[in-house]
Amino acid sequence: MSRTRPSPTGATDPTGSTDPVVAVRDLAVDLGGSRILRDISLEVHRGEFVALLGANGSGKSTLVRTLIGVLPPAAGTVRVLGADITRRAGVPWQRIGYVPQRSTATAGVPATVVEVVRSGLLAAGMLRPPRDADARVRRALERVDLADRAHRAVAELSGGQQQRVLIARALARDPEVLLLDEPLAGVDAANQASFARTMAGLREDGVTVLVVLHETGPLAPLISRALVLRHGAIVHDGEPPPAAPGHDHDDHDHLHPHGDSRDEHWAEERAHGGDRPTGDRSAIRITPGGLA
Ligand SMILES: Nc1ncnc2c1ncn2[C@@H]1O[C@H](COP(=O)(O)OP(=O)(O)OP(=O)(O)O)[C@@H](O)[C@H]1O
Repeated sequence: MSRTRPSPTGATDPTGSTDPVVAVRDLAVDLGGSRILRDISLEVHRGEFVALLGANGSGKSTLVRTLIGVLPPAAGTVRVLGADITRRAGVPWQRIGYVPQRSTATAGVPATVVEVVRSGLLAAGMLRPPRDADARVRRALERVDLADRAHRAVAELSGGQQQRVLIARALARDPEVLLLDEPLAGVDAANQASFARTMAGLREDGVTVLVVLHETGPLAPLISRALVLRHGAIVHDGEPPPAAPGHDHDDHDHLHPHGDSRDEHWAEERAHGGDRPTGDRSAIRITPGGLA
């Protein structure tokens, strides 16, 4: 099943290419002897902001981990920024940012914020960070509103702040494509609002974003396209779900349990061919200053 679509912006990469940033063809992935992803074909173009939705266990993380070369395809091809992701040597890793799920990445890390962010600059095969490392780290921390915590131990920060440190680590590379796995999970309203501001800035800069979400929450106005997975296959590729009223309010705590979110219900409805729930996307706007 091919899902080819033109670039929404006609934007080119620094080499002048209009090739898709992500191009997946007939992908299958097996884990533990079971087929987890099947018949996945999709293209993501420069500047798109794509939400990857679906119920628990539908294969969202597996797809993202395949896109960054952690999991090998059982069938099909995966190209990111023009490179075959399975041929590790040829992949431009420094142009790809990845933010893993927080719980698996920061537990027990005895390092300062600066050290963690700086580690994002160590590309494969490189022992030393680039010359402008300090400036990049500073810029990345400013982008996630953590410049004032630079020399604190990561373990002393709140969960939501630790998540923002991981985002800064990915942003220190100035990536052209950023993949994030459930960045909103368990994050309070203030940290979600900060995260949404960071993402709005990236979208304005034309960074291509693919983000795994259980609910779109404060990111709803930024999302240009939704992919919905069900049992390892794409069952919807197109219009994102409507913004849920109340998710743009600072006092909304966003701590819905997994499997019970509004967008997950919407994703399930799409999978079954049901109608969209009503909602007013026009209630939230992107303004030059961020979210309104
Ligand atoms: N290492 C593994 N071995 C066997 N099965 C696995 C492995 N990792 C994941 N799975 C299975 O693959 C399926 C997809 O898991 P995945 O984590 O990609 O789903 P998900 O959509 O990201 O779920 P969640 O929303 O709960 O994070 C699940 O059924 C899971 O149990």
